[in-house]
Amino acid sequence: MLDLAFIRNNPEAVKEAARLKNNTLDIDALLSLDQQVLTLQREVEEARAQQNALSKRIQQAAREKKVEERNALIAEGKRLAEQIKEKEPELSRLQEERYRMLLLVPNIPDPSAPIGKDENDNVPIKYWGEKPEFNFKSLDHYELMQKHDLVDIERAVKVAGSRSYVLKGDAARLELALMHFAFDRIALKGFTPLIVPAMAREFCFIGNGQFPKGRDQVYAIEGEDTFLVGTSEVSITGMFKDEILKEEELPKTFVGYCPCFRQEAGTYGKDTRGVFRIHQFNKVEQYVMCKADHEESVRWHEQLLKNSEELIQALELPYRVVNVCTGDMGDGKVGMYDLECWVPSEGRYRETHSCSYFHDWQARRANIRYRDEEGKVKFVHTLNNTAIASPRILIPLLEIHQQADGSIRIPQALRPYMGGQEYIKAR
Ligand SMILES: Nc1ncnc2c1ncn2[C@@H]1O[C@H](COS(=O)(=O)NC(=O)[C@@H](N)CO)[C@@H](O)[C@H]1O
Repeated sequence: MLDLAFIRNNPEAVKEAARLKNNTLDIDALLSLDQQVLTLQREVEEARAQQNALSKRIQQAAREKKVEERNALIAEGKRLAEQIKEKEPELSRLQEERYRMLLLVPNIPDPSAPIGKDENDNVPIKYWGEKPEFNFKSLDHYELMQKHDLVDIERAVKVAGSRSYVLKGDAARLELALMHFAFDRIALKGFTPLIVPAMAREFCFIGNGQFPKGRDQVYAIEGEDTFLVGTSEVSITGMFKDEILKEEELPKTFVGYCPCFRQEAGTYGKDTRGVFRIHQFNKVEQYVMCKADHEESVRWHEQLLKNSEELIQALELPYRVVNVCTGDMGDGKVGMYDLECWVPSEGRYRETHSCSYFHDWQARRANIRYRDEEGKVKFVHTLNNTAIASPRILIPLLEIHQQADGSIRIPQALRPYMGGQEYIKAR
C-alpha cells in the first residue's frame, strides 16, 4: 500500500506504475472517492463543532432563563444530530471502500527495473557455472526419481489429488538435508531461525500483499479465520503487525521455515510433469526488516541475492540471475531478481528463487513501524528471498549430478546432512 498523501501528490507516477505493472486499478476513481471522503469528513466535523458551540449557548440561555431561545437552540441541536447520524454511516462506508481500493494500488518500480510485459521481458544479468555435457543418455528429474524409486505420484494423487507427490528414500532425506543446509548456512550469517505457523489469519495475507488479489491462490480452512500460507513470508510479516520497533532493533533478519501451500489457480496443464509445480512444498526463506532508507533496502536486496547464490554455488548448480521486468514482478515489488537454475532435460533455466524488496509497501499494510533517533515513527522496509525451496530444487540437483552409471552425486556441501553419503546409487 502506498501513502495516500503520496498518491494525491503524485497521481501520474502512480498511474504510470499501474500501467507498467498491468494493474488496471482506476487511480482517478480512487482520487475522486478520496475527495468525497474528505468533503464528508469536513461536513461531519463542522456539524460536531456547531453542536459543541450550541451546547454552550444552550447552557448560557438556561442560565439567563431565556426559555424561548433555549428551546430554539435545542431544536437546532437535534437537527444537527440528525445530520451527523445520517452522514456517519455513509462516511465509514466510503472510507472502507477507499481502503479496499488502496490495497490494490501497486508499488512504484525502481527505475532500474526493466520495463516489460511478462517473464519473457526479464533481463538476464549474471550467469554462473558450466552446463554439464553428458556423454551418455541423460534422464529428466522424473525418470531419475522413478529409476531410483524416489517418488510415488500415483499414491500421492490417490491421497491428495493432482499436483501432489510422495518423496521416498534418498529424495525424502535430500529434501530435509536441503532444508537443514539452507537453515544452517543462512543462520551462520546472523539471521534468526524461525519455524513459523503455516496457518495464518487474514490480516497476515493482507499485510504481505497476498490478499486481496492473490486470494484465489490460497487454501482457506473451513469455519476458521485462518488460511494456509504459500510462504513463511506471510507469517513473519503478520508476527510484527501493529508493532512499533526501536531503530536499534533494526535490521531484523530471519531465516524462516514452514510448509507452503498454493492452489496454483490458472496454471492448469502447466508444468504437470513431476514435482515442478505442486500444491504443497517446503521452503526456507530469508526475510529482512530494515529502516526506511532506499540505499539500505538496495544493499539488503543485493545481500539476499548473494546469500542464495552462495547456497546454489555450494550445490554446484549452474544458474543465472534475471532482473524481473515491471510486468512480471507483481504489485508490491520495487525491484525483484529471480535466480534460475539450469535444467538439462528442458535445455533452459527455470526459476528456483525470487528475491524482492518492497520499501514500506508491505509494512504500511501490516502497520509495522519503528521510532527513529529523532523519535519520528516510520514504516519499516521489508525484503525477502528464497533460500531453498524443495522439491523444485531437486529437479536441477538430480539432473545436473546424474552420472553415466545412473547414480547421482551428492554435492560435498550436502554430505554432512546426508550422513556422509556421496551418491544416490542405482538400485
Ligand atoms: N507451486 C509451487 N511448487 C513448487 N515450488 C514452488 C511453487 N511455488 C513457488 N515455488 C518455489 O518457491 C520459490 C519462491 O516462491 S515465490 O512465490 O516466487 N516467492 C516467494 O514465495 C517469496 N517469499 C520468496 O521465497 C519459487 O522460486 C519456487 O522455487
